[in-house]
Amino acid sequence: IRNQARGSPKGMASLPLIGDIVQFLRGPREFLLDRLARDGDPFYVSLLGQKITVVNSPEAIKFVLSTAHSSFPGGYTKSFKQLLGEGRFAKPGIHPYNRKAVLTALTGDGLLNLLPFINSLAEKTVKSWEKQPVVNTVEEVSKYVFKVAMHALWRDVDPDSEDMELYRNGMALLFDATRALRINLPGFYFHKAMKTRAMIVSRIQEAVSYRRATGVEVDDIFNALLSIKEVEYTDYDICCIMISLMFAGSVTTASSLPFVLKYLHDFPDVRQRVQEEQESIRQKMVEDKSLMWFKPKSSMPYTLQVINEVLRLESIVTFVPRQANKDVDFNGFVFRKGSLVWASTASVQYNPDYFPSPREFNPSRFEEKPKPNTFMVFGQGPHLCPGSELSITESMFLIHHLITNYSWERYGPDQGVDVIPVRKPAGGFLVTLAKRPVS
Ligand code: HEM
Repeated sequence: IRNQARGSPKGMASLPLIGDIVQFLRGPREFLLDRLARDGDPFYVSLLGQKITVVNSPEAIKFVLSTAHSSFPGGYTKSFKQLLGEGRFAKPGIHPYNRKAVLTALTGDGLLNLLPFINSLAEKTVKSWEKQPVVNTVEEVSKYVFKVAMHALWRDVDPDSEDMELYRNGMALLFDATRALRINLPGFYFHKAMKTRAMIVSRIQEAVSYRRATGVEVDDIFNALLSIKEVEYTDYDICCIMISLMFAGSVTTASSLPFVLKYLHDFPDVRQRVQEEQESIRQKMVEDKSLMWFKPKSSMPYTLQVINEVLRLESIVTFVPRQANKDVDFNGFVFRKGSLVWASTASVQYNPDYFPSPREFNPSRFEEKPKPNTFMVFGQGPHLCPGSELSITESMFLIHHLITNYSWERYGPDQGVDVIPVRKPAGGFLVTLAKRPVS
């Protein structure tokens, strides 16, 4: 009570060094939701000796990520930064330029330019599944999503090359190693990841040198970064930024899209409606290959509701980490300088005041627009995900080609969900495909 009176959040640091890590690793989302129910908002958690303030309301999250964002930079772990770009994408001063390069490529006309590639890759991808007796959707979707991201980022890498797989597996290893002991010595997993990182950096470095020396123009984000005149990027800056983009563009949708396929499998009535919607534009997709008519937010309204509901329910990015760079007052509550703050977006997406019966899968809830700042699966404020439209678009095109041509059945028992390092259907969500008669 004394803590509450002083405006401090509740929440006991359990064991001094280990803290809440064991419960956290069993499932970050459920852990945070349980603590919210137990301790109220905001609350503290203690992880490996670090005390973290977790905020859970739309107002507090908006304050941390948007209104007072300059007082809350960073917040990602040392391992995360060291492995995945050293925070150079979001570095103050250069962040707006980096962000503009990405937004130009991934929204508006930039996104339209990517559509023919995405469409044909989606078609080719699902066709290749037909030959497989059992499809590991998690693995296959990961390949698809990575190829799409690389087409936008670093177009020289041939989608069917060994290099593409090398980078994709490399990214998975780097992400996995963010939770390993940060010991860069032979024999440790972190060391293995750092060696992989060094290999990827040297490959990007070679490409930087080549592009700088030849002045070759490629219509990709890599080129857009090299063309920024206002900032003098070192080659190493570019390598770091490219790594963070290769990571951001792949891991997230590679997790959300297999879930969409799983929910469509588990809810036949929803699948039926998506199928009808996709059948209704089948002709248009075939006849108007320019795809200039496509708009991620309106061309497939029910499919969008399904994707949004999966993103809400799975809340792949459970929280967004930040760190206060000074004492910051929010309605009488003080975030102390240096303190770690997690904006728990999943708490809002599971709040029954904003999403009634939050644990139910109900895409139709998105017939109406969610209240402002309640649907934050892509974050909020100046770091709001610039890849959200690409993610939705690539999901839609894969769903289109799959659902208009095939039905799919789970192979073997439901294996539940993996929660670490990111939520995804466990066991790969294996399916068998059957060709559907053209209607
Ligand atoms: C389901 C898919 C995705 C989800 C849930 C997601 C989620 C997020 C979230 C929550 C953030 C905010 C992070 C923060 O504020 O610290 C973010 C940032 C970012 N995302 Fe995504 N993302 C997805 C897909 C993508 C894709 C496909 C790309 C690019 C190809 C991408 C690129 C980025 C980048 C570059 C940032 C950093 C933005 C900045 O700092 O200005 N994301 N994403």
